[in-house]
Amino acid sequence: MTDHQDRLAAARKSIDELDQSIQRQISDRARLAQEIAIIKQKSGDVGDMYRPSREAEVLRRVMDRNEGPLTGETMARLMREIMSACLSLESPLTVAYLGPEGTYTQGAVHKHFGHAVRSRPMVAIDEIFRDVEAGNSHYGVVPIENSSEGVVSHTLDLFVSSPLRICGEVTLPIHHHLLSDQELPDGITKVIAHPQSLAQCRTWLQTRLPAAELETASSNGKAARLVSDHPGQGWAAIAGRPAAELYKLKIAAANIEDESDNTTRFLVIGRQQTDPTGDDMTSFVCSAHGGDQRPGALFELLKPFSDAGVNMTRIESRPSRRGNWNYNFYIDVAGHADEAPLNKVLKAVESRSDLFKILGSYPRAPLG
Ligand SMILES: O=C(O)C(=O)C[C@]1(C(=O)O)C=C[C@@H](O)C=C1
Repeated sequence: MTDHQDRLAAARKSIDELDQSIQRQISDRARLAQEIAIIKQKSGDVGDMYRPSREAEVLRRVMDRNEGPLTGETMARLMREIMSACLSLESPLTVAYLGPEGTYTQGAVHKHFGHAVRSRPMVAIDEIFRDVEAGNSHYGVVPIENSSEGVVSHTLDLFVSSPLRICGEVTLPIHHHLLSDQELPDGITKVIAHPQSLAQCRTWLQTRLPAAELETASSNGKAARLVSDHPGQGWAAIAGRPAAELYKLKIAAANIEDESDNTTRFLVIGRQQTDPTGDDMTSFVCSAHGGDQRPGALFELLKPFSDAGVNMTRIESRPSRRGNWNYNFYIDVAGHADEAPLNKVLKAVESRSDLFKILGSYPRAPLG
């Protein structure tokens, strides 16, 4: 054997030994998760084996102590899958998302929960709410805002009347590809996609395919399925890589989004109230006493935040449907609603509001 072959064989032997030890330790970890499940059952704590706050803490710790050469994010993703597999031993989770398979929302499900969950595709966002409310799925994942297109207002409206709470957030960098049965974009006559995706690729489409007909679909997964069902017609869909693999389409043009840091934020909805983790967000909806046309009404409503120095990261207004020119404000703030100073600030806002509802306190997305 040459020196090169000796060194290769020795390094592989060391890897084999490490793999064996990693595998043994993962099995030990899984046994501990089973033990935790029994402890939860014995204490009558069976409602939810899934603990978003504990998972966020575990993932943050993995990233904090990471010393390379793998990135903290990569390490956390590996741990994400290990935890997902451990949880599936405790109680397999079912998560509803905006289908069909291959949508970005399914990508968000896997990023947040790992691949050991059962994901249930729904045809519309309100069906996701209904599926979780009816108890068919434990959790749901819904898109809430995109960095270039803004808020998904339909999702916001559904929160007002739903008993569900927000128990997590997921951010997903969105890369749009032009998927077709042909290798190149030349000669594409029709592009099908969700309206938000068409909007996010507007400049690319105008420049590269100015003559193509643009058709909307209820999801990018559905658009990809349509294109796959009609080969040889010069049709293309805008969707992500998983949809290309699932529907056996070619990437005729990659990364066609106008903004390269295009990101979508999704919310995890369920019945669970999550514990504080030290890095949390709270979302709530409110409306000003006596309507918001009163001069200074919005300022008065939000003054307790600036008085307490609490950071507001988002405010959206939506027609309240309680008469013309009356608005609900959807607000995200840093902190947990059970902890100071936010608990006091929220009480002060509630006393100034006609409508006030906390939609949930949840760990800030642990994975970037
Ligand atoms: O700590 C728990 O409560 C567990 O059930 C264990 C565990 C894990 O694998 O670390 C599994 C699932 C929960 O969502 C959180 C953590």
